[in-house]
Amino acid sequence: MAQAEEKREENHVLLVAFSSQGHINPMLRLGKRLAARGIHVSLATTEIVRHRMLKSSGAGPADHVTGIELLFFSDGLSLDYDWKTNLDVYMDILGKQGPSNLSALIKEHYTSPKKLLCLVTNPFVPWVSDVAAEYNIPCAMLWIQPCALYAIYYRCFNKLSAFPTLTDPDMIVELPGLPSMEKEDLPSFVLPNNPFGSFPKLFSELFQVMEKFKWVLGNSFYELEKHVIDSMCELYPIRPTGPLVPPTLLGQDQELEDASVDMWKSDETCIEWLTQQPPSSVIYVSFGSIVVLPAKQMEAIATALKNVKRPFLWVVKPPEFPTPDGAGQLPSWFLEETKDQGQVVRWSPQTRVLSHPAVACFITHCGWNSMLETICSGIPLIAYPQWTDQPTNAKLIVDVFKIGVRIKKEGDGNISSEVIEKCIEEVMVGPVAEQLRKNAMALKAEAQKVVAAGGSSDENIRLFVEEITGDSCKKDGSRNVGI
Ligand SMILES: O=c1c(-c2ccc(O)cc2)coc2cc(O[C@@H]3O[C@H](CO)[C@@H](O)[C@H](O)[C@H]3O)cc(O)c12
Ligand SMILES: O=c1ccn([C@@H]2O[C@H](COP(=O)(O)OP(=O)(O)O)[C@@H](O)[C@H]2O)c(=O)[nH]1
Repeated sequence: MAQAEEKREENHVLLVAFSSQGHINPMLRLGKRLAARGIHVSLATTEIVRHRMLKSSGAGPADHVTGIELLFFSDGLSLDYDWKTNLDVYMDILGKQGPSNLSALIKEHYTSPKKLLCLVTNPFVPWVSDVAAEYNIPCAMLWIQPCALYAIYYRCFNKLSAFPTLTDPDMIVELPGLPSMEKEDLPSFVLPNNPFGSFPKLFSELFQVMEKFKWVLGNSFYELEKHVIDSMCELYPIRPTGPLVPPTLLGQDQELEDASVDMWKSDETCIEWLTQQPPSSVIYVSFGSIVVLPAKQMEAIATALKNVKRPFLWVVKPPEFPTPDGAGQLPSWFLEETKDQGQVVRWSPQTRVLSHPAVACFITHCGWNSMLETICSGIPLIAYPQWTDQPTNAKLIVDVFKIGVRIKKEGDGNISSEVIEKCIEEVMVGPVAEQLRKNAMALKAEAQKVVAAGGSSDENIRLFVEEITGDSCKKDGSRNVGI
C-alpha cells in the first residue's frame, strides 16, 4: 500500500463542504485544529472549487492546504452553471447526485472506508450523513452560522414555537435565550415570502433527523452566545469550537499557517494604500462573495461615501453573471469623483484589512465569517443585511453583542444615502462610537481567550477528538453531550 494511503487509513476524518468560500474555510480551520491533535484530515467539495482556485491562482490546482488534502466530486452540473440564479434547481440536483458521487470518491480514496473516524458535514449538504451511514461511519455537523440560527431553525422546523405566516406576517417571535425578533430580524428562509422553496424542505428534513449527527459543532464561542447555547442543551446541544478564523486574527503564533482556499485573487495594493491613511480613519465596505446589490443601493452607498468625505476601501466584486440593470456595478461618476478619497478593489485580503490599524469600521452584509473576522479585529460594524442568516446576524450585532448599528431600509425596501451617512457618523465619532469600540475590543479579547489552551472552544475540540478516537467513551452512537 502506498504511504499516503496508509496514512489515510489511520485516525482519519473526512470533511465535506458546500462549494462556497464561506463554507469551506471554517471547515478547513476546524480541520487544522483536529490536525494539531494528531488527526489526519481531508476535505471533499465540488469540482467548481477546483476550477475557481485554478482560475484565481493561475497555477495548477492545489491538492493540499497546509496538510489538509483536497478532494473533489461532481455536483452533477457543468462548471459554468449559474447556481445562484437557479438555487432551488441546483440544490435539488446536488442533493440527488451528490450522495453517489461522494460515495464513489470515498471508495476510490479509502481502501477501508469503515476505518474513517467520522465524516464532518455542514448544514447545506446534510445528505452526507446518509453516505456516512452507508459505510457505518459516525457523522458530525459543523454549524457554520451563529448558534442563534441553529436554535431558530431547530425550533421553527420542529414546530416548537410560532413563526410568521401569510395570515400573521408581522408577529413578534419570542425564543429562549434570544431577544424578541421582528420579521426583519428573522432569517429570510423562515418568512412566508421566502422565494427559495427548496430551503425549508432541506432544513425541515435536516432538523427532524438530527439523530443522524452524533455531534453538532458550531463556528462560534460560548462566551459570545451563552444564553442561546444553554437554551439548546435540553433539545439538541451545539458545542462551539470557534471562532474559526485565521490564527493571525487570534493573536496566535504568527508562524501558524492559515488553512483556507482563495477562490478569487485578492488585490494586495490596498494594504499599501491603507498604510498611508491615518489610524482608525478608513471605512471598509464589502458584501462578501455572493450578494449582488441592486443599482439603486450601489448608488446610495456611493453617494454616502462621497458625502462623508472620509477615506474608504470598497470591495466591488464584478457579478459572475452580469445583468443589464447595472446590479453590482459602481455608478459611472464614482471613481472619478472620489479618486483622492478612497480605493475600490475587486476582492480584498479581508482579514488583513480588518486588522489593519487604519481601518475604523466595516459596512457589511453580515455574512457570519465576516462578522467573526470583525469581532476578532475589535472594530465596530455597520450592518446592511440581505438574505439568509444575515438579518439575524445584524440583530445580534446591534442588540446582543452591541458592537454596531444597522442601516434600516425605507418602506419600499430601498435605503437612502442620508441613513448610511448617519450610521457612519454614529460609529465614527461621539459617545455611541466610543461605547461600540469598547465593546468590540472586549469581545476581541474574549475570542483570543477561548481558542487558547484550556479556553472553552479549545476544550470542545479536545473533547470531540477524544470522543471520535474513542479515548474517553465508546463509539456507541450515544447522544452528544452539552458543554
Ligand atoms: O442557504 C444557502 C443556500 C441554499 C441552500 C438550500 C436551498 O434550498 C436554498 C439555498 C445556498 O448557498 C448559501 C450560501 C451561503 O453563504 C454564506 O454563508 C455564510 C455562512 O453560512 C453566511 O453567514 C452568509 O450569510 C452567506 O452568504 C449562505 C446560505 O445560507 C446559503
Ligand atoms: O473582498 C473580500 C470579501 C470577502 N472575503 C472573505 O470571504 C469570506 C466571506 O464569507 P461571509 O460568510 O462573510 O460571506 P459570504 O461571502 O459567504 O456571503 C470571508 O472569510 C472574507 O474574509 C475576502 O477575502 N475578500
